[in-house]
Amino acid sequence: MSDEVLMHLSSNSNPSDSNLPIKIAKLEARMAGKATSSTPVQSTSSTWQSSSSVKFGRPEELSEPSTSSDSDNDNGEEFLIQANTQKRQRTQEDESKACQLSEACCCCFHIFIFLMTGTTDVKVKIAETAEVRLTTDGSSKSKQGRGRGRSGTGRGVDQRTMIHCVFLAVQHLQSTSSVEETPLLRDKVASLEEELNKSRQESIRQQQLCCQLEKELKDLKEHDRQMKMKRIKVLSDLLIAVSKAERQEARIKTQQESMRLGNVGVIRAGTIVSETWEDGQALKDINSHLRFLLETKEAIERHRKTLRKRQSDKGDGSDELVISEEDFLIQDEICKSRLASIKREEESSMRERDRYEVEKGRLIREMKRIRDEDGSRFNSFQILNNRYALMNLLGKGGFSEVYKAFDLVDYRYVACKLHGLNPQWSEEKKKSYIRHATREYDIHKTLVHPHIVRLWDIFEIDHDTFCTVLEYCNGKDLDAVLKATPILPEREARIIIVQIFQGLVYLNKRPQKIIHYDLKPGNVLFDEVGIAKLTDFGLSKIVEDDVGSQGVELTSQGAGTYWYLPPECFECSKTPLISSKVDVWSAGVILYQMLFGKRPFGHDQSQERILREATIVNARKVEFPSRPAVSNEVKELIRRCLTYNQVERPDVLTLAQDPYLSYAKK
Ligand SMILES: Nc1ncnc2c1ncn2[C@@H]1O[C@H](COP(=O)(O)OP(=O)(O)OP(=O)(O)O)[C@@H](O)[C@H]1O
Repeated sequence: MSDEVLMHLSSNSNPSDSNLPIKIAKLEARMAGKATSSTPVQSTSSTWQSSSSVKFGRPEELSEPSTSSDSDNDNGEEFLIQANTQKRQRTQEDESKACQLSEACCCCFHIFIFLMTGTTDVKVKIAETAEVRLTTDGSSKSKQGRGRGRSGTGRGVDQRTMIHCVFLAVQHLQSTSSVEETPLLRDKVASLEEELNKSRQESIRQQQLCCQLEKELKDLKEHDRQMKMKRIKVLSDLLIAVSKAERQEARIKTQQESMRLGNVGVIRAGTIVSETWEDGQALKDINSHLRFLLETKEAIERHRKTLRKRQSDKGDGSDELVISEEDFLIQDEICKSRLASIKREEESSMRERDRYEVEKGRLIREMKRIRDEDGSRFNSFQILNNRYALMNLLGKGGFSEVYKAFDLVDYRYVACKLHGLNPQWSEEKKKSYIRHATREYDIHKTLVHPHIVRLWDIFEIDHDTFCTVLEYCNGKDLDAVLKATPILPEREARIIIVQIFQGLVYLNKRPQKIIHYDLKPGNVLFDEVGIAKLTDFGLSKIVEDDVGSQGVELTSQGAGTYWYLPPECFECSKTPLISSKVDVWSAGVILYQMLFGKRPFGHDQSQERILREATIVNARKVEFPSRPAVSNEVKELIRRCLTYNQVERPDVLTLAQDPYLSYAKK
């Protein structure tokens, strides 16, 4: 089939051809015996358009076209119109068929070219041809579509049209392929088949390779898993060995220390058994030496008295033991010198005894720790959550045990805080505890700052126990530091309070400010290089934005450690409103304690007595001891922190501006 033919068919079949009505009109006129020249195109068109409203005669009359040429005859005209209309319908049907055929041919041609050349724009043409057909013949397709209950202009028609075109094209190809085309096509098919075979083989090869790789991957994963298990085993064995050695060393040391410093003894009084402390040899020795010095001192004082008496009696001559003035002076000087020497010895022994007392305190804490460790259900080096290898107990709090542990995933030491719910507790109490701990976790997990202990993880161990995983702080806590050395040099105290305030500033610059509420030396930890970090957010309060400067309601009144809490926390008449100024007061107490070795208010009082005697409620003014001498700047800072009236006391951000807390060069 030539292009020309196709073009011809295509152009003839185009229903949008504007000359078509004229051609039809001419044809109709000729058939009706009318001169084409005398019939305006427009009038023919309007007659055709109004044909539906025309009254028709009998059907047999309709089939008999009139031969009359009289254009003025109405009946004849009616028949003429009917005949023309029927003809036009037939012509339209013919045109439509021609159109379809033309499109099919067009499609066939494009598909044929595509098959022969593989040119993609021809493929596009096929699609376009189908598309044109769809749009030009849209109404009839639409009707067909509706007849089948589907949208006539949808994709389905498009595809159906395409398939139809391809079908026609193939039919056409089958019918029109010339003898010369067949070998060409056969070659093409053969080469395509060859390619297909090759592709199939390649696909099989790739599949085999894929299987092989999958197997290798599986083996590698298994190997990796085994290696990981081995690594964990080796690592945990090592950790256990180290922990065991540390435990043994700690127990041996404690035994030796307790010989020197003392031990816990048991006293029975009837059926009541109580524990008491018995000093060790070193303390006994130092105490007896101090007693000896005291006795010596008293003896010397007695001797001096006698000398004075003998010297004063010399006038009456009654006593033979009267001494001369010079002898008296010499003897007295000997006594004074001896007393001074005893005093020095006494002071040194007292210092030594204080040191022993500190060591004794440490020993008692260590003994308690060992006892807690021995009694703990987590003391057998368990691996928690397949990740945290427990080592030794660091300490025990009110409701928790803190273990040093090793994180087998991130390869670092951590502190695992095991929160145990007492099985005897009521469900209500358990719920309250979990709520409290969850709150602490929710607050703490968002805090990322060098002066705040990080909270890494939380997980449940069993129904009554869960664990929080904290950054491990290798150093002591400030409480232990102050027990070992109750007074710190001002320089050391300053750098600690600066770090505490840096942590507090961070808590107060967040979108949701946080009041720590439980700042005390035990909640300031040190890492191995001595960086101070705040911990324990169990009593913390979140300050919502809308509370403004008034503060938040203190709903947990009674909690906390009273030495470190400001007067507003003891307000009884109404629910106190608190703010970050609570932490400012606590920081002031800590700073005072570091400098003077005691707390400014109620140092020797128990918690219960502080409450009963309203010690803090009456803590209106802070007094400074004369020794050790400290700078006026630090005294002023403490005064500001311990401002009695909450309204007048500066908040964290204001106080952090104090020049004493800045190391920037002026
Ligand atoms: N992140 C940590 N790194 C190292 N030691 C820690 C860490 N957290 C706590 N400890 C130590 O574990 C011990 C117990 O801590 P915990 O917070 O349970 O006790 P507490 O604060 O004395 O008690 P409570 O929480 O009931 O007030 C303390 O000696 C503390 O120094």
